[in-house]
Amino acid sequence: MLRVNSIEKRFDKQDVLKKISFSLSEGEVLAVLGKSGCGKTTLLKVLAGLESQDLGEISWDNQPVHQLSAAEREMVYVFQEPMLFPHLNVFENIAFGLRIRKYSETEVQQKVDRMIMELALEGHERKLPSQLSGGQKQRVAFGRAVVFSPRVLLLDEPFASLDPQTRSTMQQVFLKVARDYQITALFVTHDVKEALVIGDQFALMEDGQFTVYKDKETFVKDPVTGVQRELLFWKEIEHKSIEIR
Ligand SMILES: Nc1ncnc2c1ncn2[C@@H]1O[C@H](COP(=O)(O)OP(=O)(O)OP(=O)(O)O)[C@@H](O)[C@H]1O
Repeated sequence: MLRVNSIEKRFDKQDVLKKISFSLSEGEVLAVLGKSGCGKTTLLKVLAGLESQDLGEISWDNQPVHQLSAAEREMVYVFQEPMLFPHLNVFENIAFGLRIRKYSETEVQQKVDRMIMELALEGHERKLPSQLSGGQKQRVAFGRAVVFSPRVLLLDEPFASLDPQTRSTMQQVFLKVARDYQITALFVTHDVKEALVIGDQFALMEDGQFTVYKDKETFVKDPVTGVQRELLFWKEIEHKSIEIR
């Protein structure tokens, strides 16, 4: 289990993370809804070990991890824009984390082949990133992060730059892989519908503060999240388009 206890972070005179606490069980996905500038990226970077907190503790299965380096923590940050090695093909990009961890060639083949199948990337194994579409690149970035079974995946609006249809396909791909690989993840998004589709647990981040909801219903009904308002808006649009037809 991931436990985050009273994390605080200040840049200059700005309190960006204000006593953030939550826990996340193995195999669960916590969807974090937050507007631009609320501190989402800073939180993910602190968890990944790419940025240090000023105060607070992070532990995994009751062992503190906040003093470990990013590599030792095994909490992997997936960027909004897929960051692939341009000179490596799809297979080798996905294999990268396995090779640096010295997995045998047989294991690399098995694990990468399975991941390529899960992500429906068969036939693209030998392509370079420059030869892929945006959605395919994001699949490769995602596969590379998941293939060596990190403790926690930290996803920073991973589908924000995709068109709506590709985004919706990627959400389904994520759900399937999350189930098959028992992924534990923090999934940050500013998209209400995406949060509802992706999450097992739900949180709202606002101005450096973090609220975890006890269930989906409470998250939807809290006027502060704006979820119900947005869902009503979409329902009205749907009715109007039916009337027009
Ligand atoms: N290295 C830094 N130095 C100074 N201020 C920073 C630094 N990184 C972030 N901030 C500030 O902290 C606040 C939160 O930034 P952060 O990138 O975490 O926001 P965010 O919620 O991820 O926003 P977005 O969705 O727009 O990326 C912002 O006001 C930003 O200016």
